[in-house]
Amino acid sequence: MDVGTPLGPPGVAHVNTKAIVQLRSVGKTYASGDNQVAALTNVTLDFLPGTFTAVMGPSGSGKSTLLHCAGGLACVDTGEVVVAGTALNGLSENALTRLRRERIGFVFQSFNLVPSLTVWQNVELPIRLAGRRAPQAEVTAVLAGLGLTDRVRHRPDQLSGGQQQRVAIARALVTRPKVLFADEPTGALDSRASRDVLVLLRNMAERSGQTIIMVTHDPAAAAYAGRVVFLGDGRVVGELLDPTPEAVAAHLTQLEQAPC
Ligand SMILES: Nc1ncnc2c1ncn2[C@@H]1O[C@H](COP(=O)(O)OP(=O)(O)OP(=O)(O)O)[C@@H](O)[C@H]1O
Repeated sequence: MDVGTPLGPPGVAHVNTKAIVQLRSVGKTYASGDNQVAALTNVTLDFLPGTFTAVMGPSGSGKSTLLHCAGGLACVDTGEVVVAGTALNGLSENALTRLRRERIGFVFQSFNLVPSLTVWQNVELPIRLAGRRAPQAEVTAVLAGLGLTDRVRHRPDQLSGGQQQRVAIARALVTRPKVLFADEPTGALDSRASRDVLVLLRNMAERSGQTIIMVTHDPAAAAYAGRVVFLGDGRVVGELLDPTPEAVAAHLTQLEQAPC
């Protein structure tokens, strides 16, 4: 069985200045009643342009927090996040919003489409929200790339789950972001629609040089990525390159059985 290529000792990530997303010694703590929950502790990771990375780990291990901190949706308490050469620490809310709008795309498990708008209108929405007129050719191209040309006048409730997720991806891509963050993008899809979305994400990284960072619980989904980063208790506890579903599942099982 091919168990993938393990990288270095757990928790030790090397520094790469070409990275499009960099996390340096990131820590994030939440207040929970009288207690503090350390959601991320000393996380150092690099994500290179044109790579597709899956983030995995047991429930509560900090996956969504990592995505939110790396995507500027949440502030870190300690350490630093740099996206496309811009350090997020200390950016004003306006500058952060602009950076998210221009450099970053987000896709979530719940597609978050606007039900009253057509496919076309949903996809052009981020450009309109930025106060610009959506270039017709741009919207046409991104919809064609996602196989949605014959659905442009449909509303979300007239589409399958897989089609709705493709619209959400088209909407995230229309601004040509450097990085796409996807939180469980296939969580609500059946296996065939999941495969279509995952192949699409992989192709986007390989052919368009987009950087994709995806949280998933599913070893089969993670195996579409070129690299899997494992979190445990808010720390990086391992990585695999060229993962197979079996290698990912074995790694996860190990993590879940690890003594505390
Ligand atoms: N807003 C919040 N307030 C308090 N604690 C939080 C908050 N968000 C997350 N946490 C806690 O931080 C830790 C990490 O949560 P996070 O959602 O990042 O984990 P996860 O790995 O994405 O979990 P899951 O796989 O269940 O979605 C958990 O202990 C969680 O309870």
